[in-house]
Amino acid sequence: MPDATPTLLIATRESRLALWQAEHVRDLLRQRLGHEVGLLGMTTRGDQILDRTLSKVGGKGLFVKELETALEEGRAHLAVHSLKDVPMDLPDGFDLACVLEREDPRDALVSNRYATLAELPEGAKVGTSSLRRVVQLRAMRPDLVIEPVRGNLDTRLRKLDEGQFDAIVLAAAGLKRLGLASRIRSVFEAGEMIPCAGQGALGIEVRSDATTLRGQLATLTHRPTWLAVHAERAVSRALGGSCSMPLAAHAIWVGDTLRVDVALGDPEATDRPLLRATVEGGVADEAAATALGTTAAQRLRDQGAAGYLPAA
Ligand SMILES: NCc1[nH]cc(CCC(=O)O)c1CC(=O)O
Repeated sequence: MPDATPTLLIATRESRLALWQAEHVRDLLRQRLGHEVGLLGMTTRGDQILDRTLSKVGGKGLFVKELETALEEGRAHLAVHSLKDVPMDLPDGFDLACVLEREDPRDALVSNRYATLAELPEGAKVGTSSLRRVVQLRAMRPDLVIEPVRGNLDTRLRKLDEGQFDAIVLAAAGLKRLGLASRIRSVFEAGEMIPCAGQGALGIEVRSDATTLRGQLATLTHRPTWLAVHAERAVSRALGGSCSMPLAAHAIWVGDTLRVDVALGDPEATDRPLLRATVEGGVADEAAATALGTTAAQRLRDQGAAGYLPAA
């Protein structure tokens, strides 16, 4: 007898974090929408080159393309992503159907010897491959020696434990999701080390023509997170950005007002100041969120952002 409930398949990367996220969405779809759900694990180009300099091979969408192909070919129905790895503009035929309530968006300091950034001795070696973290760390502690650390979360922690670094900086959300919160020695306040657009949020992508599924997923969206990430992503879009740029954009609700903090640095030129701006406003819909993000980007342009960006 044919199965009456169609099984939904989730395309996911196979890192421990990606699988956690896909399983989390699978459980939600079962509980809240009553679906039968399975996972389709995949390797993306981003996973294959994790050991190399992602930002130098053009990071845009490296972790999502294969998943989109699976949707296109009907091998899966939805793809779950860390929103910060999702390009600002999805290819034609795909939509972000849902954004779940954000986990802690902040960055965390992980170290076996030092509890805070301030405690790190002069010239300490800090691992991060994010240009956004590099420029903000340098603004706070120009003496630190910042070096790349690649690989998935477990690999990075192993490199720290082997003594290759005095500390590393990672997203708190990923550590918490994997039950590694005890590794966090301190978190950076979001106004001090501004997170990347979409950090800590999960996005669900579907084919634009999957109208029924889109409607169902939309009911799972956490509206305050949805509006905040629209503002953040508008900042990146306005500056031609991806998560591989030295650009930070974080939106936070202060009562009924959305506050957007942004920063842009130049990782090559240490003599250039970190540019920062904050804008805030009432935001009732996506258009208003996008407009607020675009204004924040303009504040950076007013301070000379163009000189910091690679020539288009
Ligand atoms: N760029 C990699 C990446 N993509 C998503 C997360 C985990 C946290 C999140 O969902 O923002 C991480 C790890 C990190 O930046 O430390």
